Amino acid sequence: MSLPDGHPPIPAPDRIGVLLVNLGTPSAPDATSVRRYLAEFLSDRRVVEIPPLIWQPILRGIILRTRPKKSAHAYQQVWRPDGSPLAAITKAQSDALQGAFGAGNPVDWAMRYGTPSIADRLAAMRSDGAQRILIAPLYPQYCAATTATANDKAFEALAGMRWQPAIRTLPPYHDHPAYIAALKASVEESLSRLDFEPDAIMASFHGMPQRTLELGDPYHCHCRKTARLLSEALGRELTVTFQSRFGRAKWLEPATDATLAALPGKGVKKVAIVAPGFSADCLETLEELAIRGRETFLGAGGSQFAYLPCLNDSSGGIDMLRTILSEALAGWAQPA
Ligand SMILES: C=CC1=C(C)c2cc3[nH]c(cc4nc(cc5[nH]c(cc1n2)c(C)c5CCC(=O)O)C(CCC(=O)O)=C4C)c(C)c3C=C
Ligand SMILES: [Fe+2]
Ligand SMILES: [Fe+2]
Repeated sequence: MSLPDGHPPIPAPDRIGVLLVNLGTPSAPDATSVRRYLAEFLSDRRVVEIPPLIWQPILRGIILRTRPKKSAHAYQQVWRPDGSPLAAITKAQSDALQGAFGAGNPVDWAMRYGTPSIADRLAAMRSDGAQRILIAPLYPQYCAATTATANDKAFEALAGMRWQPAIRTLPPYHDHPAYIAALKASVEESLSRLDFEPDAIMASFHGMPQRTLELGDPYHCHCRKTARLLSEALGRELTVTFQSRFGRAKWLEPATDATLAALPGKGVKKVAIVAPGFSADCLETLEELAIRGRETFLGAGGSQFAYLPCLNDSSGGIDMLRTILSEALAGWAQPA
């Protein structure tokens, strides 16, 4: 049957899309690109909850004049031939999951800040015929500054669509048995490759302002629960810390850097550190933990330090994503 004159083409029916979303990263490791990225990121009111009239002059007048050069230097130390680790790994995860939810059902990836944007990738999926889309912010622990803002951005894009796809969002998976099992296997595999037995294993999560916990954000509880379950699965104690403090407010404690500096004085000379809250290695793990964390620990009298990688696109990490995404697609798509 042909369409009446002037009728727009009807998208091919019934595809089910999965859009992996991560935080975002500069397009290049130089101060100009980092400034553009930080301006967008740090203007998000879900991230910095200070009224814009007060915050924007501080951001534009101080932070964006000083931080981009320092951060660009940090990015240069971890940049890969295929770009920023966060973007390259998220793309690899998306590629590895292609076809996992049924032939013809697309898996794609987007970033909350910068490119590829959530709006672009959602529009592309929609015009390729996806009438049902799972938005999957890849944050195991729910946080308004990460999960909620990714979903906000997706719904902002939907607000401009006449014919919206049906939408689901991926719930937090901080206590999902498949996630804990994948972390356990990954940590054990990484530990088995070390040429030393660590005195302590640290689990470092990205920090948040303490105030967000008091306001009811479940992030802190989710991190603690992940750490407890992982510790039980490993059958050994984990030292839980929070990293990447930003600004002057009080952040969640104990801080990763202060803990690394204090442990050797308490007789802990060999340490392994894992970052279970990051689904992909990025600046915060590869530079802040693996480079600067090592310097801090060894400089304080530690003798051995190991950074254990994130799940990334390892086979265990991809199997875990396939499981939790399939569950979120229940009734929509059967696993391939
Ligand atoms: C995993 C969860 C994350 C939470 C929670 C989070 C909160 C948060 N972050 C900042 C400030 C910065 N974070 C930066 C980088 C960064 N943060 C996360 C994840 C979480 N952030 C990731 C994955 C990354 C890495 C990006 C990359 O390109 O590799 C940065 C930028 C780098 C820098 O200049 O140091 C800032 C700034 C705040 C303020 C915040 C919560 C309030
Ligand atoms: Fe961050
Ligand atoms: Fe950092």
